[in-house]
Amino acid sequence: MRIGIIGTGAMGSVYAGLLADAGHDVWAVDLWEDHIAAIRRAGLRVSGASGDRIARLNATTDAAEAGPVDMVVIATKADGVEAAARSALPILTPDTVVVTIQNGLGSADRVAAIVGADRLIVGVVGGFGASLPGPGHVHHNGWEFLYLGASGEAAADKVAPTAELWRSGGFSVKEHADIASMVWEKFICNVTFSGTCTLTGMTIGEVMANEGAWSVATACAAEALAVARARNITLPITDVEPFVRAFGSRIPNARPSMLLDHLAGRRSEIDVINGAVPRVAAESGLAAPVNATVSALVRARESAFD
Ligand SMILES: NC(=O)C1=CN([C@@H]2O[C@H](COP(=O)(O)OP(=O)(O)OC[C@H]3O[C@@H](n4cnc5c(N)ncnc54)[C@H](OP(=O)(O)O)[C@@H]3O)[C@@H](O)[C@H]2O)C=CC1
Ligand SMILES: CC(C)(CO)C(=O)C(=O)O
Repeated sequence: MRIGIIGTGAMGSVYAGLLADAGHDVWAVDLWEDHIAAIRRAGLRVSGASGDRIARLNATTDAAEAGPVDMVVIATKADGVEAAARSALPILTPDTVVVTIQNGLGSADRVAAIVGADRLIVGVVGGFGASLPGPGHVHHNGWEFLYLGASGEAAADKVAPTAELWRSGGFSVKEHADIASMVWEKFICNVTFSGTCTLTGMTIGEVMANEGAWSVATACAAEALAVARARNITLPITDVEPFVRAFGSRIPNARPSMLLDHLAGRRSEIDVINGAVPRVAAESGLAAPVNATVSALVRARESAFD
């Protein structure tokens, strides 16, 4: 299959490298010129949980260069999805499936408005802990799951073939019929760890082992779960603490991408993760003071980045 990955940062590079290694004709598209030049020159090194390999693939800073593709994957951060979706328009055919994979709330709606809900599959990934040690090299600590679900009824028949395509790259894929449940299950995990790890500088395991940090993290999670319940979102969670502890226990050494952004002096996805909780809570007449405080503090640190 011909595949365009728009945003080949940490996660997009894992997708691009493993799908290319499975024999697909993959185009990596990113704004980071040194990374693209390195992939063109020497291939993309993917190291970590999936092994250590050099994948050979095409790379460009201009999506249009890829030509028509069967699948586009939008793998930017949340604030980049609209520009990425617009840049993909020239390479879409009537049959192209678009998969958008971001943490937090709201990205899928913004992508659907540009490419159309009838071709859009929403993805949620967990347990990867991916980062870029340098241009042309991605490392990932795990590759636990990729959930896929149709953004609208019309895309429902595209989920199974898209899942098969990802499985060919070795990804562990689960097809979901209820995307609200799928997105919120991961959202609650991010809300638990993203803000707390970022403010403390701790790994996921260190937050779980620290009484004070864990009390803040689980209070963030409890607020998000209360909002999900108020919105009648079905979740496989009875007790929030054991649920988020089980998630964190699988990747204790990981630093959430929000913390990695802070360490690199980049603005994070705080507005769509902890910052989204008070916003959606208010729609249901609820308050989320712990997430409001955590996100205010994260934003305060980010104000020094400009
Ligand atoms: N890293 C991880 O382990 C995990 C990440 N996630 C989620 O996955 C998503 C992606 O995260 P991650 O891979 O870490 O992010 P990165 O910041 O590492 O990668 C995003 C890349 O997209 C590029 N980009 C932005 N806009 C465009 C555009 N219009 N066209 C082409 N490229 C563009 C960025 O370039 P530039 O930097 O120049 O803007 C950057 O290289 C996020 O929502 C994150 O929360 C989920 C699970 C785990
Ligand atoms: C919580 C974690 C580490 C799990 O994949 C993640 O989603 C992130 O890095 O943003």
